[in-house]
Amino acid sequence: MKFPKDFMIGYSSSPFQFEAGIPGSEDPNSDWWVWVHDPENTAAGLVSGDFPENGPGYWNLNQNDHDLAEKLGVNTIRVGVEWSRIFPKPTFNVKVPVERDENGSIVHVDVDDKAVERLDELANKEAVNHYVEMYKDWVERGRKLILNLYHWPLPLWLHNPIMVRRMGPDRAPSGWLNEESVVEFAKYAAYIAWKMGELPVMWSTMNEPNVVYEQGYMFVKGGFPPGYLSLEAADKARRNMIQAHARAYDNIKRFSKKPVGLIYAFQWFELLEGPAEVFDKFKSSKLYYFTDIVSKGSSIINVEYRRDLANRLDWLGVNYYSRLVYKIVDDKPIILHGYGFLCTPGGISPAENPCSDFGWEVYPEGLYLLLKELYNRYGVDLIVTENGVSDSRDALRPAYLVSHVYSVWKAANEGIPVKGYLHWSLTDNYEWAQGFRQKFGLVMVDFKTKKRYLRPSALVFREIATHNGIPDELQHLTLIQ
Ligand SMILES: OC[C@@H]1[C@@H](O)[C@H](O)[C@@H](O)c2[nH]c(CCc3ccccc3)c[n+]21
Repeated sequence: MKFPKDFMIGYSSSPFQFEAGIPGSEDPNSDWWVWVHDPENTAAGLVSGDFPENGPGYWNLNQNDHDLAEKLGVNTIRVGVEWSRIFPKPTFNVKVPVERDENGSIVHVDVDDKAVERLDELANKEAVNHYVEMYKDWVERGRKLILNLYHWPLPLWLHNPIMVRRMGPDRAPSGWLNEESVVEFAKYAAYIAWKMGELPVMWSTMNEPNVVYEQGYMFVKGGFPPGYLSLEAADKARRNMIQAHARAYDNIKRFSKKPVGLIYAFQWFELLEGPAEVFDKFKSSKLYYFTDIVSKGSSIINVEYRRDLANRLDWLGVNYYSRLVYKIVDDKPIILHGYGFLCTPGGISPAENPCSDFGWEVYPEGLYLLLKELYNRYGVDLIVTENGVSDSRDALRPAYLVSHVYSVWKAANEGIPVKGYLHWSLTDNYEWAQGFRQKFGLVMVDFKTKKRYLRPSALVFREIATHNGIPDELQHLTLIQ
């Protein structure tokens, strides 16, 4: 089983989870930083009490990890830039023309050469130069880099989650709840494209915007900032993030010719029993809402076409881990516990599939079905930008890896334009509110010594990467019959 010649194979990472670890690499100027250090959050069990400054230390050890990645046959990495490192101070004073439509939506933000020059005066040049150095190190090895601009943390001057929780969003910097974030994000995006445009082969504006507004304002037990339960707030954040993506897309295009996409958290939505048409409507409103709007300009909920939001999806990053299983009762979707993300840590699902340390069911078939459905719906190039398993004993990961790579191969082999598979992740890292307890690395990290140790599945990964597919002698590992 071979992938096409220039198939991208590698891993994804994010600034907040991987960079800090060696003294001097800390970035205390973000909402996530204050959130995980907040004693009340730790006392309430919302966050783990682990700190990112004890992380893998990619900021300083990036060349070692790039060496390791090369050894494992990696040809592509998806990485990020931390907004709060680039602009630790507010950028509000750099004024740019903003156009609104009759409903007050921001339909145009015009960040021109003069504006990026002024932003350059505000930027933290040490951070900018360090990012250029880190990523040049990878690119100069003749390998590919996909650059994502936003992977959850916001600068503190834009979002102070402790103040939001204490005083409410109207009396605190409220991040995505405030539409100024749309303009500031477009300025940040334009600046990075202008400054680092030669590094990536492709851009992504955001990683999983849906997780930011769902975990921040709806499933607040997950320990995401600001932990402020409000459906109205979730809706507002979603609306602003959709506009922020589109305005960033427009402004990246002014400074770079490379494709601009979005990396999104998908699950395979499976119907166990009930009317399919009810389920399809539910799926469209729940899973495809954001991507429908930024590709087709409308969705099942916002039926009126938005020209300023449509056709802003050159490629789609698919983050896939597991499924969600439903049945429809009296026209209402009921989610079934035990399956998918609602499995028990280290348990077995009702379908007899193993579940990870995080309690996520291993369900590789879902990745194939999802890739097929996404291509039929959007018709754009797809890259699996995240897929992995929390598995400290590396007991599930070899079969998990081969089975999901098999699903990607099966889709590609049927003509679906899946251009790459990026594993989550190369090394163990800081898992947000969970801290260091979830182990997603092909490579284990001793967080005291920062030493890296290959888990057996790193060698399985190397066989797949160097073979550019699944070698015959590994096919026995696929869980899919
Ligand atoms: O949980 C593993 C990874 C995170 O470390 C990444 O930062 C994030 O992009 C990411 N997304 C998902 C799937 C969606 C999800 C997010 C948070 C919690 C549960 C599920 C899994 N992961």
